[in-house]
Parts: sequence; structure tokens; C-alpha cells
Amino acid sequence: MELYDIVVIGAGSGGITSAVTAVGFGKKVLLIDKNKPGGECTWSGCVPSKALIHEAAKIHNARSFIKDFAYDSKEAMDHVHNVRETIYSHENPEALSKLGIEYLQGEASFKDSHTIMVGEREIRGKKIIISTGSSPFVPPIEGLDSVPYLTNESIFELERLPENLIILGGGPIGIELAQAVSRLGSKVHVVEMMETLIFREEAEFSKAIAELLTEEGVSLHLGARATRVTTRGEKVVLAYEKEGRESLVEADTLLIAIGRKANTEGLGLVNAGIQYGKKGIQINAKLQTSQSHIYAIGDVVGPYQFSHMANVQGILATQNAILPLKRKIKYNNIAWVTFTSPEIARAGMTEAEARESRSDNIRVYEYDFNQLDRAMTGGETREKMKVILDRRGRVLGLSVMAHRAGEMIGEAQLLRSQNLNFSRMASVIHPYPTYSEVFTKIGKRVMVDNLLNHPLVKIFRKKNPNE
Ligand SMILES: Cc1cc2nc3c(=O)[nH]c(=O)nc-3n(C[C@H](O)[C@H](O)[C@H](O)COP(=O)(O)OP(=O)(O)OC[C@H]3O[C@@H](n4cnc5c(N)ncnc54)[C@H](O)[C@@H]3O)c2cc1C
Ligand SMILES: NC(=O)c1ccc[n+]([C@@H]2O[C@H](COP(=O)([O-])OP(=O)(O)OC[C@H]3O[C@@H](n4cnc5c(N)ncnc54)[C@H](O)[C@@H]3O)[C@@H](O)[C@H]2O)c1
Repeated sequence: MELYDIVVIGAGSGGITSAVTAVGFGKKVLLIDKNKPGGECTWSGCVPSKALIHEAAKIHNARSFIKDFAYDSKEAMDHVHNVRETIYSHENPEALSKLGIEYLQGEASFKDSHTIMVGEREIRGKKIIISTGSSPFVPPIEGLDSVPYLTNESIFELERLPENLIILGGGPIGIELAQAVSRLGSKVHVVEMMETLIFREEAEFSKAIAELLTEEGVSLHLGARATRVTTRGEKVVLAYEKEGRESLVEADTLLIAIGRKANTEGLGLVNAGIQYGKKGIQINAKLQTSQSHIYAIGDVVGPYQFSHMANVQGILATQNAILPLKRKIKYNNIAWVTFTSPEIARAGMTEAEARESRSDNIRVYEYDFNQLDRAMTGGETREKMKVILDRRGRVLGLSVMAHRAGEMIGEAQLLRSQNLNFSRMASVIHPYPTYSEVFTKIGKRVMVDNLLNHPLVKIFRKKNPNE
């Protein structure tokens, strides 16, 4: 029996971060994965999708000059595969070993709450961290089990993209890939049961991205509930129901992107007495499972399924496993980006969420980038920032749709995490012409409003209505 201070199951974003943190504390660490290290982010998530999006943007630009610009999607897929390998070279078993992490390839399963089996090997961990991630949720749609379909686990393995593709699901996976695959020359249909794409975002941003995708040639079937799948010759036919009527959509293949299911199967959680349900492993705010020496992080617990969230949870769970003082996770400063072009970034609440939780006790500022010189230089008209503040001027939420939105959201995160008043932005110098100037512009409006809202100013203005 081998004994480790910390055993981590799953070498994805969360697991690798946990292992690196634990060796930083001088602990003896074993990291186990049934596949190569890297997890979803490296092999079938963030990395390949962003590499594909990068290639798609290049071809989209080329086609703005030469309409019939010839391109073989094999080049894009080669790029995707190369990028994955480059990133893997920083997290392969040799790289992990140099960091002091022992890596074991194999499927892990609990024998009891302190013992993990990997094949015949019996491993004991004083503390254990589970980071087994999630898998694509495949719905029980009639006929789906008898047609070939793609998920995020198989699409990036292709040598070439299909000539036409149906994407089931208009969430972040669905729309990032819809735009990229369409820009690379395929005909794409998106079938989404809600009336909008990325329904969790600000409504006007969801609408704007739907309009843009339609302009780019993606066919959107919104408010459409998939009912059955059949084949016609080599083609896949998806039937959906909308307003009581059935419609059919046909393509070479189908990509399923309608959400995730937690990877709890085969882990022997019952043997260890770990409680779990449909949404994944149950944890407390300190990230402990029902066995207090076993922690769980990342997609297998949620509530936010992002790489950066798995990292944050990974660091906290490891610190809690090692240090006597245990801290609670806080999700109030979460942010994310949907990497369409333009990007849509979000920090905190939408306007609707803020109104629901704070009634109308909020201040909303909007800025259309068609008034912003930098955006004008690129002829951009749809871009926009929306800021939701509390009465005093602190940020409750900020959403931005712009080509640099993913980078811009960092500034909002700084304000939020430091609990700063948005008016502080009024005096921050942003070089001209940049997208980030919008922070100064909104900051100045907030500063003036803060002043006008000051009780003394209000009394003065009441007494001197003409001042
Ligand atoms: C197409 C796509 C694009 C995405 N883009 C982004 C993005 O741009 N930004 C972002 O933040 N997030 C993105 N995500 C989400 C992100 O990939 C996940 O949130 C993140 O990878 C979760 O990390 P994790 O450590 O929880 O799990 P994973 O990275 O999935 O790692 C889990 C690991 O556990 C292993 N494992 C499972 N069971 C066992 C077992 N019994 N024994 C041993 N090993 C096991 C698996 O092999 C896997 O390697 C994207 C997801 C998809 C699908
Ligand atoms: N840029 C990023 O950070 C990024 C990118 C991709 C994925 N992700 C992560 O991966 C997670 C999963 O993404 P996702 O897009 O698969 O899931 P999702 O849950 O975010 O979106 C799925 C969509 O499918 C729709 N849907 C569900 N069932 C359907 C049905 N039967 N027919 C038609 N439509 C249906 C839903 O209404 C929803 O709009 C995300 O929540 C996110 O955490 C992040």
C-alpha cells in the first residue's frame, strides 16, 4: 500500500492546479487520470475551441477581401491539434514530474474513504481531492442512439470539418462553434429550445449575437424542441417542434451541445460514503464532501463550469486540506467570456438579475461603442457595455460585447474584487484610442451622478433650483 499526503483524482484544470498547490506546500502528491493530463480544457474544451476560433477569424477576414477564398478546413484542424500538443508539453507527465508531482495513468475508484484502487494498485491518501470533471449530456431523443453524432469530445478529433452541421444547443459551446465552423466554410444550423441564444446573458447581447450569426449565414431555429433523429441516405435529419408544428433540418452530422453531466460514475463514491446526486458531488462551502478529508472541485461539483473556476476551487480545496484554518468559497466575483466575435464578457449580475434581487434600487449605465473612436476605426456598430451599480456606485454587474471584451472584463473584476466605486474610473488614464476608454467615460457619468445624489447637494439644489 502506497501512502500520500494528497491524492488528486483527475488531471484537468482543477486537478493539476490542486497538485501544483500541494507540492508548493512540500506535500507528497499523487495525481491520477485515466487519460493524458490536461483534461477537457486542453483536449476537448477551451484550448481546441479557441484555436479553431482563431483560424476562423483569419479566414473570415480573408473572405472579406476575396469572397471565394479557397480553404481546406484540414489546415484549421491541424492548427487545433498543434496548439493542443504545445499546451500539453507544459503539463505532460515529464513536466509534472519536474514540478515534483507523481503522475499515475489509470481509472481511479474508491475502495473505502481512505483507499483508492487504480487497477491492482492500492493507494492511500491522507487527504483526497476529486476533480473528475463533466461529460456532454446526451438527451434521450428518439433515434439518437442509432445515428452517429459529434460532441465536444469528438469534434476536435476530426481531420476536416463536415460540409454542413446541425448544432443542438445554443449555449456557449453551441454558438462559439457555430460561428467558427460557419466561418471556416460549413453550412451550420443551430437548434435551440429557448427563444434566445446564450439565454443567461443580457437580453440585448443575446439578440445582437443572434442577428450577427444570421448575417454570417448561420441558420437559427429558436424556440425549437428536438423531437427525433433519423437518417436519409448519408444525411442526418433532426425533427423539431416549434409552436405545435414539426420541422426538419438535414446535414452531414449533428453536434450535441446542450449542457453537461457530472463525472461521478465508476468512482465508487458509495464505497467511500460520499454523497452525490444528479448535479454532481455534494460539497459544503469549504469544498469538503460528506467525508471531511475528501474535497471535490471543478465541473464535477459546479455551480460554475469554467476552467478558471476549477482553478480557484483547486487552490482553496488544497489549502483547506493542508492548513488548520479552512476558508469558504465565495462566488460573488465570478466572471466569464463567450468567445464569439465580438466576444461577450460578463462579471456579476445582469440587469434583470439585479432588479430581481434589489428591486429598482440600482443604477444602470450603457455605452454604445458606435460613439467610441476606437470602435469607429473598425466600423464596429453592435458593441456595447452595460454597467449595473448599487445606489452608491459600486459594481453589481458589468457586461460587455466587444472585440476585446475578454481583456476588458479584467478591469471590472479589479473594481469588484476591491469593492471600489465605479467613479474611481473617472480619473484613470486610458490611452487613446482604446476600447477601454469606455471605463473612463462611464466613470465620469457615475462621478457626476454620485455628486448629484449626495444629500448636501440635494438640499442645496432644492433650495436653489436654478443653480
Ligand atoms: C467546447 C468547450 C469550450 C470551453 N471553453 C471554455 C473557456 O473558454 N473558458 C473556460 O473557462 N471554460 C471553458 N470550458 C469549460 C472547461 O473546459 C471546464 O470547466 C474545465 O475543463 C473543468 O475542469 P475540471 O478539472 O473540473 O475537469 P476536466 O478538465 O474535465 O478534468 C477531469 C479529468 O478527470 C479524469 N477522470 C474522470 N474520471 C476519472 C477516474 N475515475 N479516474 C481517473 N481520472 C478520471 C478525466 O479523464 C479528465 O482528464 C469549455 C468547455 C467546452 C466543452
Ligand atoms: N467560453 C467559455 O467559457 C465556455 C465555452 C463553452 C462552454 N463553457 C462551459 O461549458 C458549459 C456547457 O456549455 P453548453 O453550451 O453545452 O451548455 P449550456 O447549458 O450553457 O447551454 C445549453 C443550451 O442548450 C439548450 N438546450 C437544452 N436542451 C435542449 C434540447 N433538447 N433541444 C434544444 N436545445 C436544448 C439550452 O436551452 C441551452 O441554451 C457552459 O455552461 C460553460 O460553463 C464555457
